[in-house]
Amino acid sequence: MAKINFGGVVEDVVTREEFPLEKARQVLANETIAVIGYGVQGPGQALNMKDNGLNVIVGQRKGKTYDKAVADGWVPGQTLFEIEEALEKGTIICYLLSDAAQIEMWPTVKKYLTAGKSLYFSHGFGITYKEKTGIVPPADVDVFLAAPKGSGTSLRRLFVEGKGLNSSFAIYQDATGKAREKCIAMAIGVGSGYLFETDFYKEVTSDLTGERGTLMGAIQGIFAAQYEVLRENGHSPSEAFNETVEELTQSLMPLVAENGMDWMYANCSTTAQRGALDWWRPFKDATKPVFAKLYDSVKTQAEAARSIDLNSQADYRVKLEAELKELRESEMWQAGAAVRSLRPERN
Ligand SMILES: NC(=O)C1=CN([C@@H]2O[C@H](COP(=O)(O)OP(=O)(O)OC[C@H]3O[C@@H](n4cnc5c(N)ncnc54)[C@H](O)[C@@H]3O)[C@@H](O)[C@H]2O)C=CC1
Ligand SMILES: CC(=O)[C@](C)(O)C(=O)O
Ligand SMILES: [Mg+2]
Ligand SMILES: [Mg+2]
Repeated sequence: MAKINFGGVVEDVVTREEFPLEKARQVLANETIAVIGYGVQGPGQALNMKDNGLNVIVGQRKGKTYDKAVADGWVPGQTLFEIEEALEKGTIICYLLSDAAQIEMWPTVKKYLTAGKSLYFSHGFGITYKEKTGIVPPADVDVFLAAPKGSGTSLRRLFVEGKGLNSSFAIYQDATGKAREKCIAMAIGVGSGYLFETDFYKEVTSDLTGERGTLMGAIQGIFAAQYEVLRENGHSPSEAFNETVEELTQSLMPLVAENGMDWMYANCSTTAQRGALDWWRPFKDATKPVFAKLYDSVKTQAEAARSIDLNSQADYRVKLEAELKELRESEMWQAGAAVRSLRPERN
């Protein structure tokens, strides 16, 4: 474990230096890794593990997603199976169905979790909220998670570019005495850059907060707020969109990713630096109460309950798509589509 100073707090981090891919291959050499679910994380993790030389099969119910797996090169009857056949063959079961679907499928999955097998998650949801999900693994299996801190789509794209996302990892149950090394090996195998340790509760509560907050929900909220104020004051859609989203994603956020917020500021005008340094605190003061309310809703399990209730409904995808369509068809994101079409690389 490398000791890394995170702003004055020293944390243990697993890097690929002390746990190289070859070691992961050795640890997993006798495993059949069954990726159950080929939605977003499934493809990214399964393809990366296959390219990393691990023995991977996919379990996916028939339909559009199954067809996608075939198109990705998984071979029916050889590396692609219906879910129960994959569960039978797998020695490490990667439970990558949607969190709501994991509840419905659990009685089936549990039947195939025989002694010594491993149950792998990429989210602490199912285990942490076991009173709601019913997901209680048998005592004689290993249970652990590796949670890529990003979309499965990015996990695969970065892997193909020779890069990787960071992942958290956690051990919930170690029946064999080898859960930790298998978990870390899996995290390296799916394409993680470095690993930070957590537990199932902290993973799910931080993740539910992040996706409702700065990673997805709050971002849309502040984009919409600024866009509307600019439009209400007579700015054109293109000017409002460029000043709210396009400049951030194309110019400034990549600078933050490269070398931090102060460096991005320093690469802007002194006029902008003065203003940003004057205004970030009022925005923090205005939004911190909302983040506190969000975290409370996560902590009281209200967010988990809402997610389970709504995403367990038969038409959950139809309803999600209807709300995504509303976003897509909003003036701001319609203006965005036009701006994206004008990007120089598109010509
Ligand atoms: N989407 C992402 O990039 C990330 C997801 N995760 C976690 O990874 C796990 C998988 O997430 P996603 O790939 O987003 O899942 P998803 O929502 O894309 O669903 C995965 C698969 O579940 C299948 N499925 C849905 N309902 C089913 C049912 N009733 N019976 C059988 N199969 C069903 C679908 O066919 C789909 O292929 C979840 O625990 C999630 O929290 C973690 C990090 C990022
Ligand atoms: C991509 C990711 O990490 C999320 C936002 O937590 C998720 O997709 O659940
Ligand atoms: Mg996440
Ligand atoms: Mg999440």
